[in-house]
Amino acid sequence: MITADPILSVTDVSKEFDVSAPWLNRVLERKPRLFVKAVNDVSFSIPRGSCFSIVGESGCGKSTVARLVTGLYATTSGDIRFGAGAEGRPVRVQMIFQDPHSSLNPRWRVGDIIAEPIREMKLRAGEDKTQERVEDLLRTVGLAADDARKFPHEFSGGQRQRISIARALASEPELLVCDEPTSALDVSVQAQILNLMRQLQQELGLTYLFISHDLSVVRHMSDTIAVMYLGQIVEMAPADILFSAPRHPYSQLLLATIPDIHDPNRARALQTGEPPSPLNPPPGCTFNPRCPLADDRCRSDAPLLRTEGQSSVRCHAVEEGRADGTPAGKVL
Ligand SMILES: Nc1ncnc2c1ncn2[C@@H]1O[C@H](COP(=O)(O)OP(=O)(O)OP(=O)(O)O)[C@@H](O)[C@H]1O
Repeated sequence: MITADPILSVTDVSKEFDVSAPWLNRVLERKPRLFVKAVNDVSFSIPRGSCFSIVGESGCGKSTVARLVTGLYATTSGDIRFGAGAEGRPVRVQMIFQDPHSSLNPRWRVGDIIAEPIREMKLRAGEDKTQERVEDLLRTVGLAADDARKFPHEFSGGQRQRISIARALASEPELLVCDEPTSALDVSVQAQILNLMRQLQQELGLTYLFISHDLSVVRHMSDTIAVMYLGQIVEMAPADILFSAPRHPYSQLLLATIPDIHDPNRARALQTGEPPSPLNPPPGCTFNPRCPLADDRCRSDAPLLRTEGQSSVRCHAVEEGRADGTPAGKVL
């Protein structure tokens, strides 16, 4: 059940990485220090029990947001707060990664991989109870209790992702941060894992922060979708609204590049233009070099994220009423 109380509130969060050359080279070659603004003033909140997804091309800052939320990175500025109220309260957060092969210790039996957080957090009293819990978790993710004795290499990619999910669930999280959890899998296996994740969300009342470069993956998972471009959220809306009436030209481009089984050439024809480098973003709206609606204002002034009804959009053309009705096929 989705409740109004947010499990996570991210406010004006930015993250810069120092990508300067080593100090001595900089001095000798008179090079300035260089910073990449991977995440630029991002704000969103996730109601408990819902799925919030972030989509965008490689390099837009999605994974950095996931790592900031899980505490793997510290923010450069802004605030990340768990739970409701001014103080917030501890929320158990777990992360599921893209590649289950590298996130599971190959030398450990699956039972020990899943039992580790249970033992570490002393969530069950006694080894018998821990084993029982491991077997329950394996069954919960669609594997057999006997699988506890096997090693990760004895499983397929999809099964390994099920093991990662069981391991993540072992510490009884409330919020699961899923960074491209199905991107390494075949399309049919992808659908099975997404179905499992949806089912688990309902049964266990989980909240998801779901990261993907592929809008079609998040379509049936998400309550709300944020589209990111070069470190910023450019559109944020309930999933059904984003799919039926995307407003930002970049959201329209992403939607148009979802492969169409009736017209397989369409996606390829539209996939022109590369995102600019976050090391040297263009002035004005960062999407302007790829945008068919860009005018002089877009090339000089950065647009703000403006909220209207249930959606927020960062675009001068939308604000000025120049974007409405732009057919997705016209974008690049
Ligand atoms: N540890 C780091 N040090 C320096 N730059 C980084 C670091 N992590 C990310 N970046 C840079 O920050 C930007 C955003 O990267 P991020 O990995 O968050 O994007 P992404 O949308 O998740 O892409 P991908 O799907 O390829 O991981 C990129 O330009 C990337 O090169």
